[in-house]
Formats: sequence, structure tokens, C-alpha cells
Amino acid sequence: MLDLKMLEVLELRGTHHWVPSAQRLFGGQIIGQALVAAAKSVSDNLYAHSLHCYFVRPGDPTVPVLYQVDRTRDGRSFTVRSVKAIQHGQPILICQASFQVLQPSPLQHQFPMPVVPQPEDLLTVEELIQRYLSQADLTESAKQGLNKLLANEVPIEMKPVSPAHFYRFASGEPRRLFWARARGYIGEGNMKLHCCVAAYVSDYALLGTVLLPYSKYKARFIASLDHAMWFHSTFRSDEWMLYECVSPWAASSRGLVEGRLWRRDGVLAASCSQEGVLRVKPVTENSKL
Ligand SMILES: CC(C)(COP(=O)(O)OP(=O)(O)OC[C@H]1O[C@@H](n2cnc3c(N)ncnc32)[C@H](O)[C@@H]1OP(=O)(O)O)[C@@H](O)C(=O)NCCC(=O)NCCSC(=O)CCC(=O)O
Repeated sequence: MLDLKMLEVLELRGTHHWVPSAQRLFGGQIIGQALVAAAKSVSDNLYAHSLHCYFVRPGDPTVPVLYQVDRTRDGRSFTVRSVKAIQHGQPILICQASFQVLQPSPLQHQFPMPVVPQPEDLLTVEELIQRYLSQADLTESAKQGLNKLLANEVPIEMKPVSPAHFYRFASGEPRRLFWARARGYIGEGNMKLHCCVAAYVSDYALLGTVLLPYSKYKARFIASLDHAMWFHSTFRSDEWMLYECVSPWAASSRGLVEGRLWRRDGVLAASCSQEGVLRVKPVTENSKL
């Protein structure tokens, strides 16, 4: 999915392999591909350290996305690229990404990683859904919802730390924790690619954190408006990382979310922030989903 076709020196084309049920392109895919496009135009000794994006139009799953890269600045330490993702002649995402030469420093600190069960002690999303499906008292619409989730072949493996909370069976604090890794093997050595995959993963289930205190409401319209991300250390996106998502604020049909991706040895790998639009309606039926 992140293997873009080079059309010209600064023009690349991306295609889609997984489209969410909302039938608009997954934001994480567009961010990940935009970062791939930017990264291809910088030298090998530069590492992505941040990106800032606006989603300005919904992505159309029926056509590919064209990525146009502008070499905004090449500096001694920092290099900036601007990327426009285009469909039907109009931008769907605008993104700035910045890269840095590795520079050691005595200034080093980070928050401690939350204490949670290890991935080996938790069930995957698929195992959880199978378990819920085997419950006798499920309504027909709950069954349909679960089967739809099961058929949803997301290229990310996930293990929720608190499944009832993850699936919004009850209201709770706006905080979601799950282990995540890319499906398949990527291997060591390509840090640029691991950052692009982490950018993809970072948009998954992030904005839904806003809804966690409101189990009496369901989303009528939900879309991310912007996304910023900072990369802090080396990591493997095909190995389990803990994704901690927190929403400190919601009002005016918008919600703010902050995400932290932790390596399982406790090192903070990446952070992100996103604002999204969320329009809701009351849950009317007795379904748990
Ligand atoms: C956010 C928007 C829609 C901009 O909002 P606007 O309201 O300005 O756009 P619009 O085209 O005028 O309206 C869009 C739809 O919202 C309705 N609408 C607008 N204002 C409204 C209001 N105040 N109350 C009720 N409905 C309203 C319109 O009628 C229209 O519905 P109708 O369509 O029925 O006519 C746009 O910038 C956009 O689509 N950006 C891309 C967002 C995106 O694709 N993000 C990444 C994927 S989201 C993602 O990946 C998150 C993953 C996750 O789900 O967690």
C-alpha cells in the first residue's frame, strides 16, 4: 500500500487496498502515502521527525491519488517537503513533512509508558469478535455489526487492553489503549518506511476516542480534519507497540485527540495530535454496537 509508483521526479501515484465502510479513503493511508512521497525526495541520512496535515476533501476510493512534492527547503540539519495529495484535479490533503540528520544530545526525557498487560496476555480484535459472536443473547443487528467488523480486513493487527471500553459497551473516560502492529514482516533497517507505517496506524481508532464518554450517542458523521505527528526514536512498526489515545477536549461538533505510540520496552516512539468533526445522533435501539 505504501509502495508508490514514481510517475515523475516529484510526482507519485498511490492506490488503495483497504477502504473503511464509510466509503471515503482512510486518512491514515493518505498520510502514510504522503510521507512516503516526501521521504523519497530526501537523502538516506535524513529521518522523518514531524509532519502536519489538513484533510481538505474526502478521498475517493474509486480512483488513485496523485502526490505532488515540493522541495520547500534543504538545510544543514533540517529539510522540509510539502506534499499535495490530489484527486479529480483538487487537493484532498495538504501535508508538510520535516526530516533531520541524526543529532545526539544530552537533553533526553520522556513520560513513562502506561502499565498494561502484555500483548501475549490479550486477545486480537478477531478473537474478541468471535467470542462475542458465540454469545447466545446477541440481537440480529449486533451480529450483523460484528460480522461486518470481522470482514473488515484492516492491515493492522490489534489487541485492545480493555475490550468492553474499546467497543463502547459502556461509557468511560476518553482514553483508549491497544497494542498494534502492521500485518506481515517489514524487517529492520528501513526507518523511513517504519515511520510511514506508523503514520498509517496512528489514524486508526484515534478519533473514536472522543466518543468513549457518550455510549448513548453514535456517530452520524465523523472525519479527521487535521493530523500532526512527531517521531522520537527508532522502532519497528511490524512489532507490537502500545497505542495510547486520549481526548482532552470536545465541543462545537469537534474533538481533539492525542496519541502516543510506545515501543514495548517503554521507549516513546511517536506522538500525534488530531482534531476531527463529530456529528452524533442518539442510539435508539438496544444494540450493543
Ligand atoms: C470535513 C469536511 C467534510 C468539511 O466540512 P464542511 O461542513 O465544510 O463540508 P461540506 O461539504 O459543506 O459538508 C459535508 C457534509 O456535512 C454536512 N454538514 C455540514 N455542516 C453541517 C452542520 N452544521 N450540521 C449538519 N450537517 C452539516 C453537509 O450537509 C454534508 O453532508 P452530505 O455529505 O450528506 O451532503 C471536509 O473538509 C472533508 O471531507 N475533509 C476530509 C475529511 C477526511 O476524509 N478525513 C480523513 C478520513 S476520516 C478518518 O480516516 C478517521 C478514521 C476514523 O474513522 O477514526
